[in-house]
Amino acid sequence: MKADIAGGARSPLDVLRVAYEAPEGVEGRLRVPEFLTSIPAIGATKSARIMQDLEIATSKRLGGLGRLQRRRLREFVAEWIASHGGTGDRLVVLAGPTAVGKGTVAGYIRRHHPDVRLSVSATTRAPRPGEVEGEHYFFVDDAEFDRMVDAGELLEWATVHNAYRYGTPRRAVERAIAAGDSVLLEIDIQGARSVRRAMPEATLVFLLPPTWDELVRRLVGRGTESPAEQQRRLETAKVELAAVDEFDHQVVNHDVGEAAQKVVDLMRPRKGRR
Ligand SMILES: Nc1ncnc2c1ncn2[C@@H]1O[C@H](COP(=O)(O)OP(=O)(O)OP(=O)(O)O)[C@@H](O)[C@H]1O
Ligand SMILES: Nc1nc2c(ncn2[C@@H]2O[C@H](COP(=O)(O)O)[C@@H](O)[C@H]2O)c(=O)[nH]1
Repeated sequence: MKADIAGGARSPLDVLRVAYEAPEGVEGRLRVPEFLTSIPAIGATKSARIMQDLEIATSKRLGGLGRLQRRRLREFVAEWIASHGGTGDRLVVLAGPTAVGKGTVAGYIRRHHPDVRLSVSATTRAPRPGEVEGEHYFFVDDAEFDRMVDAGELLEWATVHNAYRYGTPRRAVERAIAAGDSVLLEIDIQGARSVRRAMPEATLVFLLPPTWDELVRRLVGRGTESPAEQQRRLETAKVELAAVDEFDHQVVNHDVGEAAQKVVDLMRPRKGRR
């Protein structure tokens, strides 16, 4: 969870200034990783990478940094704020293994947080009963999907579960961000990696099951896959769970409402509406 240090009322640069002026004060005693992860869109993974780049040990406190380290950290933070323009917490990717509850959590957010825009993906799979064109997916055939890929209309796309292709329409995401809205992408792990490459400022959230057995129970209990397909997905899930450290934040899906709230908390409020 983000500490209310830099992401709250005070800017990260203010926190640094106070810490450097008063090394014995609250800010000065703050460890650098805690400070970095308090900045919206910087999670534990990004923080570790940044500290490595800045050559600062993880045990260091803000007040205990040497002169050069202070300057490097300050310059980094100033650049981060300038270059990310605050979009990182407005583009949030929710990914995780099969049946962990991504769709359920995203659906909860759709119903309870109308200020968050959910990206509507294109897919080559057929609609399931109750699914609405343009609301759950844009259902397209292979030729149309090929056209979208060739025309560069997709921010990312992937063949999911070795079956159908799914992709995120680029324009809707870019427009929403430009309009100051928060956008949530509920996509698979390959897609999350592609978004990271295309938009490194995006915030990546990994949804975890409470336990492996619970994941199996959810997949089997959902009853939408054959036993053979369930087995195949569980093999993939083992590999996917190992990707958790690539993500900025991890949210355990014990309870749908609580997990949804944690995801929404990572997103910047839409102008004046939350
Ligand atoms: N917190 C929860 N507690 C109990 N059951 C849950 C919870 N979240 C989701 N489920 C159930 O787990 C099953 C899988 O959820 P869901 O279909 O949302 O997963 P998913 O991650 O979108 O899966 P996939 O990637 O395979 O499409 C569903 O039956 C859903 O009702
Ligand atoms: N890489 C992408 N993955 C996506 C996208 N939209 C959905 N998905 C993922 O596909 C699976 C299966 O979804 P389902 O609705 O057929 O059950 C699930 O893991 C989604 O997260 C996308 O645009 N890109």
